[in-house]
Amino acid sequence: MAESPVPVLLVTGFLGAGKTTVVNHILAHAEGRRIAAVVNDFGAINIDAELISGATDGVVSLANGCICCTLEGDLLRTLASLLRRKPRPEAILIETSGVADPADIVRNLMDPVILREAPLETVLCVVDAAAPPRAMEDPLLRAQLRMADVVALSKTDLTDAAGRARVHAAVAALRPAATVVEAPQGQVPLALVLPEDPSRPPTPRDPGRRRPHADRFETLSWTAEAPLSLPRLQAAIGRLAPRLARAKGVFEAVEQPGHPFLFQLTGGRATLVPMRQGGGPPATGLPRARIVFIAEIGRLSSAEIGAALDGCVAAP
Ligand SMILES: Nc1nc2c(ncn2[C@@H]2O[C@H](COP(=O)(O)OP(=O)(O)OP(=O)(O)O)[C@@H](O)[C@H]2O)c(=O)[nH]1
Repeated sequence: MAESPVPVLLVTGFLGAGKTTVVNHILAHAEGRRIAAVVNDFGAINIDAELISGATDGVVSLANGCICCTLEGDLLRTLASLLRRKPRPEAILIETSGVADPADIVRNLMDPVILREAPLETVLCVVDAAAPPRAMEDPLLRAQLRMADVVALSKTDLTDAAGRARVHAAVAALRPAATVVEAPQGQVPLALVLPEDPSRPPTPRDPGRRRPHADRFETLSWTAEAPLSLPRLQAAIGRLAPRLARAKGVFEAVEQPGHPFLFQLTGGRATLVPMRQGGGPPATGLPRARIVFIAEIGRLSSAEIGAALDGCVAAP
C-alpha cells in the first residue's frame, strides 16, 4: 500500500527573529501528531538543536553551513531518511538558519519525488515586530517574506500599537497574499501552518531563478572547558555587540556553578536565562562553554573574539 505523503512546514526568518521559539510552541501544541524537526544553524555548533523540545519524532541537526546552499544535499538526504522511517513521521518541520534564502530551499523541495512524498505545505516567515523600521528594508528579510504563506509577528509584547501597525503595513505591502498573525512567545496555531486535512493539493511553487549567493555573513565559534565570569562576559559582549548580527551560547557561570545559562543576543538586545534542556537526552560531550557569533563579513576577528572571551574564563 502506498504510504501517505508527509507534509513539510518550512520556517524561515531573519537572524534572531524568533524561529526556534515558534518551532517550540508548535511542537508543544502538536496534539499527538508525530513531527520530526530538522534544524539548521549557520554556526559550527548547533545550539538550536539543544533548544528544541517536543519533537515527538526526533530532531535532526544540520550545522556549520546553510541548507539553502552549502548544506542543500544534506537536507535532501535527511528528508529521504526521514521518509524511510517506519512509521513515517506525520509531518516534517524544517527550521532554516537566519541567513537562508528560502527560495533556494523551496526550489529543492519542488523536486518531483520530494513534492509527491513530502509536499511543502506551508512556508512560515517569522518577523521580529520589535526590530527598527529599517530592518524591513533588508534584502534578505524581503526575500524571506516573499516566499511566505504565513507571517508570524514575534516580539509583539515588546512593541506598542503604532509599531505593530507599521509592521503589519510593511508586511502587507511586500507580501499581500500572506496570512499574518501576531505571535508573541511563538504562539502560532498548528492548524494554521499544518492543517490536519489540507484541503488544497500540494501546488508546485515558482521560487524564481537561482540568484548567485553573495556571501554576506560569517560565523565564529568559541568554546572553553571552564566556567565564565558573568561581569566580565557582560563587558566583553557589550564591546562586541555593535558589530554582531547575532550571538548565542551556553555556559556555566563562576557565580553559579553547575547551572548552565543560555545567552542570546539579537537586535542589540542581550538576554541570559537558565538553560532549559530540550526534549532529548541531556547534551553530553559538548564543551562546557560554547558561544556562536554571526556578523557581516569583515566585522569579526577570531583573534579579537578569542581574546575577549578568553578574558572571561575564571582563573583556575
Ligand atoms: N520578548 C520576546 N522575546 C522573544 C519572542 N520570540 C523570541 N524571543 C527571544 O528572541 C531571542 C531569539 O529567539 P529565537 O527563537 O532563538 O530566534 P531564532 O530566529 O531561532 O534565532 P536564529 O536561529 O539564531 O536565527 C531569544 O532570546 C528569544 O527568547 C517574543 O515573542 N517576545
